[in-house]
Amino acid sequence: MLTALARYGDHHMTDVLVIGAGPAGAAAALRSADLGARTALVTSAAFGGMAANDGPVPVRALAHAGRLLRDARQLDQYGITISEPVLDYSRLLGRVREIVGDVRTNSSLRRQIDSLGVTIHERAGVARFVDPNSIETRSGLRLSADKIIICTGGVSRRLPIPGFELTCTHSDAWGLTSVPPSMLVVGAGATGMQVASIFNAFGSRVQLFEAGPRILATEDADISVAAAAALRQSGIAVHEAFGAIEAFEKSATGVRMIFTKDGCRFDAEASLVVVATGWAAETSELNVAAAGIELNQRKFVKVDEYLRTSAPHIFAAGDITGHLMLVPQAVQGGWTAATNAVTGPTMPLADQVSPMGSFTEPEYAQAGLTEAKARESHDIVTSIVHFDVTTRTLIDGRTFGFCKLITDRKSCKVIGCHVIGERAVDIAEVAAIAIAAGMRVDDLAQIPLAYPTYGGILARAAVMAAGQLGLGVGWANQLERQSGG
Ligand SMILES: Cc1cc2nc3c(=O)[nH]c(=O)nc-3n(C[C@H](O)[C@H](O)[C@H](O)COP(=O)(O)OP(=O)(O)OC[C@H]3O[C@@H](n4cnc5c(N)ncnc54)[C@H](O)[C@@H]3O)c2cc1C
Ligand SMILES: NC(=O)c1ccc[n+]([C@@H]2O[C@H](COP(=O)([O-])OP(=O)(O)OC[C@H]3O[C@@H](n4cnc5c(N)ncnc54)[C@H](O)[C@@H]3O)[C@@H](O)[C@H]2O)c1
Repeated sequence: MLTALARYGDHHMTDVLVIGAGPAGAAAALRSADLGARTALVTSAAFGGMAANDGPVPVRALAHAGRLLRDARQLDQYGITISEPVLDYSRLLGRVREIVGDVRTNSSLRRQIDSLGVTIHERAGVARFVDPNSIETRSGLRLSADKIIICTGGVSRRLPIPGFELTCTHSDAWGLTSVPPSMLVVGAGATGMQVASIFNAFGSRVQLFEAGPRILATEDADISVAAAAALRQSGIAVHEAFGAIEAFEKSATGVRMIFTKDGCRFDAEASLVVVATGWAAETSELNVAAAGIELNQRKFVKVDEYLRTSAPHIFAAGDITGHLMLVPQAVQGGWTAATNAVTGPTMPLADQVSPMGSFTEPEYAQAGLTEAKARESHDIVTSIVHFDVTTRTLIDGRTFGFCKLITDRKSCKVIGCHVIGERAVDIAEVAAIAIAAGMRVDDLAQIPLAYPTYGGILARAAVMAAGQLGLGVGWANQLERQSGG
């Protein structure tokens, strides 16, 4: 460290510099300071990153509004009469800002980071490497460190298509003054599905265009099929394998998308086009070449199992690495990278069950292997419980959906769970705990989960699987007869 201090003279020199204050960067700074390293955190925008300011927190606040509209329409079914709900989009955005502020104010991560004495340079402008140990931000701040951890996240992927500048991303939702009458959503992964579902609930006429053969391609195939059917049922026009986009152009009422399929030309038009065709690493501004950092084939920062880049003193974590792009994984990555940066590369990134899902309409979620993946390496049984026969869903009037449990025939362990419908994420998370614990399906079946609950649906799927495997589940057999859940 002394050598480095001498080398960098008067400008800010520290042990560890973390670039980017999203979940990965915040976790990295906290861990680094906790291990006793003098730590600085620099970020171009506000603390919390995309996660707190532009991604999960505000988008889920919009989704919650969509859910409230849906629930309001159900009131009549339960004998409650109100007039048709009307959305005031500007007021909703005010509420979203309030929520983002509340989440930020209550961030325990920020409090801990502050209490450990991390120097935070917030809204410092975009940082770029000027040499392997130094960065300079657009605001002119220059910082140097012995070790650097890159946590700069990603950006919505841009398509090299004429007229692309006429399109929007999910981030443009914050600048709208009203709900657009119509919308084309291009790309049906988690982001596209959220945008389509939310704005459909708000009253836009939505068309969803997916280049691949099915929407939600990383979900179990049965979930994709059920989700597409549900979206269509709710009024969204879903176009899978729609062809290739040729151009976007201005139209009288908004934007026209021109696309081709099988040699024929088609077009679709809406007041707004939202493109959600993937999340890419933003490395062009960082000038990674100046630090000797290589990118992988997908153009994300290349890291080894210790999250070390090709420059041994520089680590990376979160979306910038192209690993599973979710908040818990970003936090885990930041923590691991900082541990290795401070104590030496000894801790490989843990491979864990990663439950994931989305608060869309319908909600969907997964934990563990999809059926197709499981079949590649296991002899499996699948058990499916449909929501139109389970007690809690009947009570709540939410009878669309199913829970599919995948069990390894040899070990009788639960290895996958896929759910679509009300509280899908909550159900899959219980399954994730069972998978992480290496639990046998007959043991899962016999846990007396509360009745009538959504978690109980999982127990019922476990009873069914145990039956298929010829395993006794004692008292729990009654669950099958009692519409468990
Ligand atoms: C619409 C949407 C919804 C999502 N919903 C969920 C969800 O419900 N659950 C979930 O788990 N995940 C969700 N995700 C994914 C999740 O938000 C990301 O995986 C997570 O934010 C990644 O964290 P990160 O720290 O790597 O990057 P980010 O959160 O993107 O933070 C990166 C930070 O680096 C800063 N930065 C960038 N470049 C520079 C630079 N050159 N110099 C200085 N600072 C820089 C940025 O300003 C930002 O503060 C969602 C993503 C999207 C797009
Ligand atoms: N859990 C959540 O709620 C949530 C929400 C949003 C994003 N995320 C995470 O962020 C990451 C990025 O998600 P995403 O949805 O932005 O990207 P994605 O890569 O998951 O999905 C992009 C979709 O666009 C399609 N596509 C690609 N090129 C296309 C083209 N030219 N025309 C039409 N379709 C095209 C792809 O086939 C794919 O289905 C994911 O890892 C996801 O887990 C999570």
